[in-house]
Amino acid sequence: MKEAKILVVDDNKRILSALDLLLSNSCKKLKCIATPNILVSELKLDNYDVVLLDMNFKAGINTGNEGIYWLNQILEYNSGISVVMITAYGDVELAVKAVRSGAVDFVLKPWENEKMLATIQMAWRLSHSKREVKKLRLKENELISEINRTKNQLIGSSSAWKTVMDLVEKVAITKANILITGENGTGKELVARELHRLSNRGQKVMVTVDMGSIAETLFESELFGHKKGAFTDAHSDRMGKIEAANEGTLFLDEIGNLSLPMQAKLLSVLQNRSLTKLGENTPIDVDLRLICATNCKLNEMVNEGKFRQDLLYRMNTIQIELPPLRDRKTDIPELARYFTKLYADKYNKKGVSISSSAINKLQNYAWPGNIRELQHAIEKAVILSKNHEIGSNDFIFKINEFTKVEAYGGTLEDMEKKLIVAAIEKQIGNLSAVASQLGITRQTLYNKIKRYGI
Ligand SMILES: Nc1ncnc2c1ncn2[C@@H]1O[C@H](COP(=O)(O)OP(=O)(O)OP(=O)(O)O)[C@@H](O)[C@H]1O
Repeated sequence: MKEAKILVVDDNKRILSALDLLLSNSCKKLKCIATPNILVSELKLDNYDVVLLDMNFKAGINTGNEGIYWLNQILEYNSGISVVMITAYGDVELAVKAVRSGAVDFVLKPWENEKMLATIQMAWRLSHSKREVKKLRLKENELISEINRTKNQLIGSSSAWKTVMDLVEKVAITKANILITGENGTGKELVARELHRLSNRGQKVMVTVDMGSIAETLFESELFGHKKGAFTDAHSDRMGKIEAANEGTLFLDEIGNLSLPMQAKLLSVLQNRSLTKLGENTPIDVDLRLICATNCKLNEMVNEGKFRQDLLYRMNTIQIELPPLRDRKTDIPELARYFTKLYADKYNKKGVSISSSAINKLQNYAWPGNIRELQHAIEKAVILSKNHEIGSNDFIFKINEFTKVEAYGGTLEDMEKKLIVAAIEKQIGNLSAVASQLGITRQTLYNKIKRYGI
């Protein structure tokens, strides 16, 4: 309470001096005024936390209505101020009316000093927490608009890409849950961000959870949150990602990695629109828009008993299939120029451009790692380039059966497996280098190694 700024408004001089005596040494600022007419102008001069307000000002009129009138004036000016009413009459009805109108408490005259101090202390704490909450809300809004400010650059004008973007625009504003499918690096996360940005939740947060990078043992607490003491390492309460996405969008990337028990829990959240934290019994309501992404064939996983069909139905009201880069080769020139400029700016190599022969070479490569692989290849070329123009020799591709798609007759999965094996051999088992070469994250690489039994 040493930090509190308190304003006392009472037309009884004896009351003012008694409160002055009681409070002046226990708070940061104390101001006593004898008329409420200057109340609001006084509030404008400082950030008061607590106002002690008499309920009756006019001699002879003690209906308390004048006190309630001034209470409303204070709250209209700043609803974060805690108002404690002082009344000489033990009129509970009147006090209740004041509390219903927004006062935090009331004190009857004559008061006990201990009780008065305890009431003011509580009122100060309340106003302090209201301010903190307001500050955090403003900060949250600021952070969200900062995240949303950078409109994602979704490059592409091929007909395959336009079909995707038309669908994105159509479904973004609906409440439908969406499943985005496509190979690694085709832009699933970027499309999810665009769906969120264009939705009516765009001003709220989109929380992303990469199911491929969370250890199985941490899934539950990561998604659902936990109460302190729920398990050995739960040293404090934790909000789960699902709750954090409340009123916004929850993006579950690599959803194919969700274990069956977790699938059951997620399904229950979607059906009941509520979740229960680990170590708690009471469910919390949540209002979510769910977007999931995967490069797995979920239908096959359903047939194999690895994925729940009822969850799949809930998730894929709308499915958006992203084309691999080799099916939208006409977008490569635009993407290549975009990434060249991006990295030329980033690495302070202004003016570096990419030649048409280089672009031609890029268009003849199969890009198993899709846009991410193209992006990394150009980043590397920009960093290493000695000239103002990146030429075709700045890109070295091993044209073999794995990369030259036209020459390969196997399934996509066979091709992916062989590519991974070839990359592991080339990088002599250095998995970070393998992930970087293939344009995927290390976690995705681990998942694939496990899946293909390499
Ligand atoms: N249309 C596009 N225009 C510009 N950049 C793109 C486009 N699509 C994807 N990218 C870039 O390619 C990279 C990979 O995209 P993203 O992470 O969205 O792919 P993903 O399909 O989610 O990959 P993964 O399956 O590995 O998680 C990102 O750096 C992204 O910015």
